[in-house]
Amino acid sequence: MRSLRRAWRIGRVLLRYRLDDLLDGTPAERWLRLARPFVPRASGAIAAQPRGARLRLALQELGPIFVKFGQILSTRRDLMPPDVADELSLLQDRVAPFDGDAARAIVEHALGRPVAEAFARFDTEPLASASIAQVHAAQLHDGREVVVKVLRPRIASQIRADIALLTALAALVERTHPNADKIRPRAVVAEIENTLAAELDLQREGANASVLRRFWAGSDDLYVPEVIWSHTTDRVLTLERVHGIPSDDIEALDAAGIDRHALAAKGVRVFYTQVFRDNFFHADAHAGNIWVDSDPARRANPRFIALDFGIVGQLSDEDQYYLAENFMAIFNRDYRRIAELHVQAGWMPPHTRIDELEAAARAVCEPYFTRPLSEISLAEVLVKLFRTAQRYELTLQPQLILLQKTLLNIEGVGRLLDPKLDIWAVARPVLERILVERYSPQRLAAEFRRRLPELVTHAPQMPRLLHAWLEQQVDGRHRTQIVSRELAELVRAIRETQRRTVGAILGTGLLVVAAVLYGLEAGPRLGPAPAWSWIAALGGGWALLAAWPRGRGRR
Ligand SMILES: Nc1ncnc2c1ncn2[C@@H]1O[C@H](COP(=O)(O)OP(=O)(O)OP(=O)(O)O)[C@@H](O)[C@H]1O
Repeated sequence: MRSLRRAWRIGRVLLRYRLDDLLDGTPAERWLRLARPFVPRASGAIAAQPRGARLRLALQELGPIFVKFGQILSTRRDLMPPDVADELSLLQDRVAPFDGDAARAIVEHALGRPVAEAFARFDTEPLASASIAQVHAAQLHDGREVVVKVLRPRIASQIRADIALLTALAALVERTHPNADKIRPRAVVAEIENTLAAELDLQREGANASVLRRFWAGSDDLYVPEVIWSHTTDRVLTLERVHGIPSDDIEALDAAGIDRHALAAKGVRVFYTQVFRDNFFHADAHAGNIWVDSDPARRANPRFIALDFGIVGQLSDEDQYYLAENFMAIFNRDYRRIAELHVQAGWMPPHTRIDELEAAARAVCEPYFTRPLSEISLAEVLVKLFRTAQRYELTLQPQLILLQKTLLNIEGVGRLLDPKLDIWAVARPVLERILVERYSPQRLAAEFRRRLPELVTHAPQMPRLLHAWLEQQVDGRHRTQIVSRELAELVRAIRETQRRTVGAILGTGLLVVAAVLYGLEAGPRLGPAPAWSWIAALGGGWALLAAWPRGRGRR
């Protein structure tokens, strides 16, 4: 009953914002037309807005989970038309805070001790409040300032209910929408469910922060706050409190005298290092989650601070390698290589025609190169390339989509900080250096050394394993010989059966022909048989004799 009410509410909101237009031309249109008289329509001002803006407003009205849904959709530029994706990316995840006392109760329950025992101070008024969690400032008993991220009450069950509805809606769209195979609505909802599930587990977010912090320990480029594990569970995350300026607050950055030019180039470097050195990248890198350290001592050599570690990306070894090579091929405008790499990486089916894909890649990329390199967005080229490849059945792994989205964000932040930022000039040497280091003999030797203990552990078992393997091979060949003998027998038996069947049919047929000829020629008087009748009868007799079982066939 509750989900019916919720479905009705969603339907009403969608109709009110005239989003039923999006379903015009599909079978759903008929049903929506029936429901229209019962729903007040949007004001003229809203109706005049473009479809993307109407969708954004409707999602905002539907609440936090739909806002999250819209934000995730905005990153799927491979699925969304650009106008809709641009609008959805404006969705703000700021929602009314929940009661601070409720937050205290959740913290007490999660940590298993009173708030006063766990913290010297806990601010009931939240610092920030988003759709899934809200953040409170606090102080530990040792004097350290921290922030405590607390999951919203009942958020998990709300998400479950809304996801169930979205799944039902996706199934409907999949059945009715003409472009369902391209949009793959159910796969999109499944991806959203995964992302939300990851964000619902704060212990996991804490673990992500810890790993990232380890990779960037002592760095002048990126700082990651420390996780206070003694005050962290799956519903409560306690982090060292940091102070900084959001990277899109240009006025504040200028007022603090920060060298934006140096900062912008650092952003691009940090991204490539995360992806290709560490294979562990912060994948929710919008300006609100990337701050700039406001410490005055760091003005000339500013560094970023990362926040919000709910979503991180990792590529498989193969994807990482092929992606790096793909970037290099884009830098070199080597379209043949781009096409080959897409197929070798397994992103495209092996039967793809390389020359066709090469021509398509050239058609997509060449127009970009008429502009100065400093104006070109590498992320955009990548999006266009993947889109083109999708026409040839590209199956993009979610991790690659995440990467593409992160690159878009990073370039966006970089260009905001320094509109003249030449992304290619910064990115190319960084990537080259990382690749040289990654595949250098020293690195390969180090990798071998790392695996040495594993090899040494297994070494004593090697002779026995080798012996067992050889034995299996010999036994296998022996068994193969037996099997081949049996197969030969079977083939002989089939041939024999065929011979007898053909003989029997032919023999009987010829005897019938002989009898008919004899009947026709000799007539009712039954005189001597005509020559043709004799020939047919003899042939029939021979065929029957040939079909007679002989030798082993008689058994
Ligand atoms: N370590 C920290 N130190 C200081 N402030 C913090 C810290 N962590 C988070 N905050 C504040 O809390 C806000 C929300 O934090 P966070 O982004 O982790 O939460 P969220 O629920 O995932 O929000 P969103 O979905 O908007 O990204 C941040 O924008 C920042 O203002």
